[in-house]
Amino acid sequence: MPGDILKKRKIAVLGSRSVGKSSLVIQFTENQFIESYYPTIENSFTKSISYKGVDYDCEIMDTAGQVCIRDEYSILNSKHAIGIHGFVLVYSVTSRNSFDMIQIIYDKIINFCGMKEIPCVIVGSKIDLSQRSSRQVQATEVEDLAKANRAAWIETSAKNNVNVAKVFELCLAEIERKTPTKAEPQASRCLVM
Ligand SMILES: Nc1nc2c(ncn2[C@@H]2O[C@H](COP(=O)(O)OP(=O)(O)OP(=O)(O)O)[C@@H](O)[C@H]2O)c(=O)[nH]1
Repeated sequence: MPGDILKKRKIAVLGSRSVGKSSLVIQFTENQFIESYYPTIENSFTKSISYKGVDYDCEIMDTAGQVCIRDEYSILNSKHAIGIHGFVLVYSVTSRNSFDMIQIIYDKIINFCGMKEIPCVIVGSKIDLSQRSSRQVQATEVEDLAKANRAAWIETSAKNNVNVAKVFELCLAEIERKTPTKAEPQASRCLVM
């Protein structure tokens, strides 16, 4: 049915290693939090999300953590950009380095796709740890970063299930907002040459 095709959305979750990308996605799709750390290679999850009365069939791609700022190729490959409707960029509020990576990853996606802007939510994870004076990134900083890149932002705790569903609602909102017409977003505007 053509209507079904229109509602499919593909979301990529990117960010530094160990910031909580898998935990965010697993809390959202499976309602559980895993305390142990298992580095991700690549994982795909599906979930229906109801947003503004419309059901979206979402595929959420959990990626391997980006390791090194100078390693151009560790940051992105075509799988993380082609056919993706929206991006969730995750840093940990307890890690300044992971926050610094966000602009780098954002710029990589923009360059890779040849677009001026992308539907994107910047996520500050692990706020349950920020009480213990281990916060390294303030909310005002991510607010400024999001404003500069015309992105949405939010702080979350996968552990306590705080704002987890909101991340994906915001991402759908960004996808709809940055889609110029009422037609299907052009998810494949990135071309492989
Ligand atoms: N306290 C707390 N710990 C968290 C939270 N989210 C994730 N963690 C922990 O942080 C560690 C890394 O979490 P992952 O979800 O595996 O991180 P990741 O970004 O997917 O890691 P890579 O696969 O290496 O990219 C794990 O030990 C998690 O239990 C959170 O909201 N609060």
